[in-house]
Amino acid sequence: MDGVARADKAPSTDLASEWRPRGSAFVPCVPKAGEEASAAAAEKPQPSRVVLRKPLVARLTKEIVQTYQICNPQFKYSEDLNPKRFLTSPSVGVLNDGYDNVNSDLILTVNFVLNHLDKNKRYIVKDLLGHGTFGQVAKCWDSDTNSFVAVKIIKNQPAYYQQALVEVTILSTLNKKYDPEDKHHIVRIYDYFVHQRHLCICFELLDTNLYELIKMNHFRGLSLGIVQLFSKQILCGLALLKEAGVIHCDLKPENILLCTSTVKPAEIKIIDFGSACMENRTVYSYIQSRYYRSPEVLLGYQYTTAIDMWSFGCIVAELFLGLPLFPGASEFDLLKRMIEILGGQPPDYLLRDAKNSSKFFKCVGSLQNIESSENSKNGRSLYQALTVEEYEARELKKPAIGKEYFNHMNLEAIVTNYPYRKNLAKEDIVKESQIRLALIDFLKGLVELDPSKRWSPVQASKHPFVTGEPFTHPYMPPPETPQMPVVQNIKVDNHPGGGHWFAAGLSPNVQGKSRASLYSSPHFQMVQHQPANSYGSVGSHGSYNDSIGLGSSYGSYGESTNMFAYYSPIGPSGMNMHNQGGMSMLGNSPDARRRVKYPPGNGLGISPSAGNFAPLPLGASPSQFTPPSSYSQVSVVSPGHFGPTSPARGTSHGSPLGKTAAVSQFNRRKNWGHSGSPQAQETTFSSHWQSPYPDSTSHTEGTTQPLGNSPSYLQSNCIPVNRKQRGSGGLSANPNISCLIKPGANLNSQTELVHDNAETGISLPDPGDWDPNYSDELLLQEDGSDESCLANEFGRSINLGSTETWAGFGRFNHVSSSNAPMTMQRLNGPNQSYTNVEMGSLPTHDLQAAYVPSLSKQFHLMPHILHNSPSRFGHQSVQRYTHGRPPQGGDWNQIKIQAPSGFGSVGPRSPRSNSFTNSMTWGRRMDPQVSSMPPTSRTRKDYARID
Ligand SMILES: Nc1ncnc2c1ncn2[C@@H]1O[C@H](COP(=O)(O)OP(=O)(O)OP(=O)(O)O)[C@@H](O)[C@H]1O
Repeated sequence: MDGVARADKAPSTDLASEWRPRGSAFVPCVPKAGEEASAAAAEKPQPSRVVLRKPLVARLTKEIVQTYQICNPQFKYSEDLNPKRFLTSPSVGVLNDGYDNVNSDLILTVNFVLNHLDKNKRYIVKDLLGHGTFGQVAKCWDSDTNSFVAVKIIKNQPAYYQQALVEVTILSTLNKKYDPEDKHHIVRIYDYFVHQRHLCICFELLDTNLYELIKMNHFRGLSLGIVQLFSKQILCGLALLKEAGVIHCDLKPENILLCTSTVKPAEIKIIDFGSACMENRTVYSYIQSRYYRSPEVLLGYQYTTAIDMWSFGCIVAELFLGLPLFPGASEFDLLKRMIEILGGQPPDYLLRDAKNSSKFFKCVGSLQNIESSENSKNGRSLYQALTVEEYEARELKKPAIGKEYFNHMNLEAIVTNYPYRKNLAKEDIVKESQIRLALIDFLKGLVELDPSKRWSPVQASKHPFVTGEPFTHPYMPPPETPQMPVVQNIKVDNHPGGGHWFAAGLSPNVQGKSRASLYSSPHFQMVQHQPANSYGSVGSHGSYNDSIGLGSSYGSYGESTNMFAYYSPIGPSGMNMHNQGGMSMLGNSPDARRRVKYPPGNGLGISPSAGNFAPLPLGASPSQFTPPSSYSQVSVVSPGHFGPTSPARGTSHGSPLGKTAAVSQFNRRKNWGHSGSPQAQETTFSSHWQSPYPDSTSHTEGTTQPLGNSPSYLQSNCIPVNRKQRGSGGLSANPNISCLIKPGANLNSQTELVHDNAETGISLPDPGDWDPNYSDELLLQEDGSDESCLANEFGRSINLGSTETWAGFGRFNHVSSSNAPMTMQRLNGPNQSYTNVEMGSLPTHDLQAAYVPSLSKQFHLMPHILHNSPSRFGHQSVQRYTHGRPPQGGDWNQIKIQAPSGFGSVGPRSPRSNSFTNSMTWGRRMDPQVSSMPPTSRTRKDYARID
């Protein structure tokens, strides 16, 4: 040991003795002789010079300007010299002094600045988010709020401009008045202004839409947990719309967007209120995207918020199936699919009164029976759907029939047999099969062919599929207080000058917004008008006008101090009003069929819709649209699409411009080209109604004397449709989405959400095969040449008499709506107050807190979420797609689920038996849409509880 120790120690001693610092290395520098001159300088420590060179890539990219300046000290950076990156296509400026392309779209480039002059605000365009019928949606930087927003830049055409104002009006009212706390999954509107004759609407920035989400998931359905979560949120939005009396009219997966929040990845919002209208002022009959079009709209019957519930049902089914439930290639195909899949047909009362019934149905009862509805009382319909051959014989053209994507042709079988995801444990399959039964029952209440029996949002929101309660027996919705439309709907074909807007009961006076600059648009002109007790002249609409060829005229509408004029190339006012206060506004049509008397004294805000032209509290319950007093009389000349004298007879689709595509979005909404009906009759009745809401703003009673006519079985010709672009311009890289669709992704750190890996080699359906092809863009383009003819007629500054400031545009600056009927609002939502300045900032909710409870409550609905298993689908069921590939069903867990006895039978879904009365006329109903539940004749079984 000693030897070892010594041996260890010896070398170190040697080393220590060997190594010493060299004196020269650490010796202070002493100036030598002759260096004194620099001694003073040497006393100061010399800074060491370190040259840090940035990487070449940095010097050539983010520091390129400095690099240029090193090369050439004279170099000065100027943004103008940057090459432009165009976002709009085509990018050639041919209209509006070169600002607009041939489609009347503003030509956008990256860093293009949209100026809101009034507020001295700049929105810097950064990217294009999507585009649709109305224009482009750009992602913009709002430097005031340091946040991104989405700005919808409306095409520079009067009709688009004005219809977009409807969107502004409805949405701002929904936000401000009905959902100040942003709890109802409706997109927030922040601002709007005009830039280079384009109306720009600024929204909160959202993410990918649900169509894109399904597409990213390879058209496989989403997990039931997600379907349920989304359903709940959409219902929350729809409940708000119903409360406000607003019909969205274009609900589809593309118009439901994920929120950008990373905290709450599964929050969605409803967008695109550009087609929306008030329930009591339904204007267009050609609405909704085809796959999501309700039977009553398809058949040309009066419609209500129930049409959104139909669309919602289609969306829920599509979220689950990954493919549309009714991918009709034509309206005939659509109806055929509805009948097959749902195992029934629209009720006789609807078929009797709908104007397009004869296009799709033949009558198999005697005339007497039809009048007395005798057969239908016996449970057998008086109408039978046409076969393809019969349709062809009648319409002289073959109906387009699309592919069948499902092996089964009824709802129960489609849902029940939809492939389960691979590797699912048997007990999970059993669990999911039970949830599927709840889903089937849920869907049946939504895609109910009888609109009077279709569930309302509140009713649907209490369904076990949504609440997560165990599903034990078919759901019986609680009765709902009926809400009666107050005033008569006015039907309008197309109105390039704004008739649709007025007819929709909308005032341009968005509450509280200074609109002077907005109406500097050439699309408007105002003339001064003496205040009167009652006034209003709605004119110059082809639909109402019998005087084709009489030249142009101006229509007008008024407020208490101003009269707004718009130009119509058609002729004198076709719809006019008498003011019993002494001002005659009678038009010159020989075909006045309706006369509504306005009582003297309080006729403010008279509109053709027996509503008002006065600034309307849009989005309010119908009661708010009560005419100031009970009676109104309007002379409606040639009620548009029904009347034999409608100019629509000679032109395509009623366009007052005599063109098919006077304004494209209206063609989308309305495609009739039928001749007038000699059967249009005047029907007058009174209805007594009561708002179900207790608050003072919406609770009003009144008696209305509505207008109505009942066109019988008018033929309708669809505009040939062109392909419509779906979704946004590109896929988002938002991590939220991957969370939704990637295996293993978690929601709220505890639930795995969706799906399996894409299986390679599977033949997927070409989305083009089943795109809802109604549309628009091409039709509008046809009208490009006309766009300026109206615009030129309008003058500049219009004072709309706005008095308030736009204080309410913020998201949370109002007290919560006290009468919201929904109980499923998010929990723990913060009550924030935003000022105008804050409007642009993005929502910052306590998202986790809001979601966890709702999710945890429904865990039994999400077996695969709970069990953290990869997905419902190991493979896509190739057999559903007919692309020549053999079925690969062998990979799937196919189990047969036995429904509880009586569950799947096609029978009355609900004991509610209320239907419209026989005397009901088009656009009007006498009875409430939903009544309390009378006793059912059907014995209900007590189904065993499913755990
Ligand atoms: N707030 C938003 N945030 C992010 N993207 C948006 C937003 N609003 C719209 N978009 C994108 O722009 C697309 C078109 O928007 P929108 O549906 O409002 O336009 P539109 O012209 O009314 O379309 P449509 O032809 O369906 O009527 C949407 O599908 C969506 O992808």
